[in-house]
Amino acid sequence: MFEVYAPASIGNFSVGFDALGAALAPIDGCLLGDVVRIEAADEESFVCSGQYAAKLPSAAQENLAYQCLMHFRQHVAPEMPPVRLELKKNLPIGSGLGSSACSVVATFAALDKFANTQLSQVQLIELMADFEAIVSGGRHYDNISPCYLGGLQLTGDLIPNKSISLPVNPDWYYVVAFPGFSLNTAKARSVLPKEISLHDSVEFAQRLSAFTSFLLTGQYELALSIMADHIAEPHRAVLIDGFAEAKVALPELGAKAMSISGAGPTLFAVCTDLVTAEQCADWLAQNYINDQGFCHICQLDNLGTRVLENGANNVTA
Ligand SMILES: Nc1ncnc2c1ncn2[C@@H]1O[C@H](COP(=O)(O)OP(=O)(O)O)[C@@H](O)[C@H]1O
Ligand SMILES: N[C@@H](CCOP(=O)(O)O)C(=O)O
Repeated sequence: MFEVYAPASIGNFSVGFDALGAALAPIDGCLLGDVVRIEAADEESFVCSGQYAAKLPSAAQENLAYQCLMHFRQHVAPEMPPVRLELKKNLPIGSGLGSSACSVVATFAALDKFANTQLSQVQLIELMADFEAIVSGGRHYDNISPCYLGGLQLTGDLIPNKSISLPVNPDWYYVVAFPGFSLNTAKARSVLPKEISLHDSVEFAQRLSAFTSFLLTGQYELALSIMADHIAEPHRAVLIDGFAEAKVALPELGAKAMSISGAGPTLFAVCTDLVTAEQCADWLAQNYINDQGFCHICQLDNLGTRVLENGANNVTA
């Protein structure tokens, strides 16, 4: 028996719609993500437990983790002995924290290890993206890749091995606040324009390439100074109660950048010192989240998906 943990992630990371994502590690040491427990069994079975299990369809067939198990058994490792697979659903659904990616990544990583299939990075990421695409209304890797590999990942089909790891200033903090209500990713994708103008395409390319160049050359302040999302944020902001107020308040408190995490409704702020991060977290706790919500001050999770050595007792949202 072993357990695999997959971390929450910030899709888009403001400047990289569908192409840039970051894995999250709360600085208080808790684990923010899904866990898959797998063991050999006499008969195959699937269990979904955890804080958010009840928010998922009760039929196993509608659970992404079960669908991944069925696919793996039929198409990847037909000889694998029966397993008991348990998804501990610790991330809220429709949160903008890469919840569906988390379940898919943890499940395929656990199955690959259990069956010793040794799929390559590209094979695994493609397989994971296939299943993320089933529910999110589009094929994108910006949750899958950071969730699997950790860190900040520039990711997509054009990129060899699907992903390039980018450096960030280790002193940056990411404040993430899930307000306690959900926003379906497919719905939040449906409000986006199907085409963007030549001007906007050029500006998007410039911003993302400059941002990555600044990171790669250690010019972190310049990277932060151009962190903005003119592609998705303007269209999604109206779907998120409290976004407009946070967009004004967090920069006033000293956040260097602020945007929607993934498709929302989680918001994130980038801060360059802990005191400012704490002030932003306090503001979000008082003004943005309800009693179902939560707020974490994070840094990057550079480990990505991994086997848990000592159980998963400290997993929390
Ligand atoms: N294990 C799973 N984890 C998350 N979502 C799942 C899972 N299995 C099925 N789903 C369904 O996939 C959809 C995920 O919604 P989405 O808005 O894409 O979530 P997120 O943005 O948090 O990944 C929901 O309709 C949910 O019921
Ligand atoms: N690039 C995607 C990211 C969706 O992230 P999620 O956490 O909301 O699933 C998008 O912006 O649609």
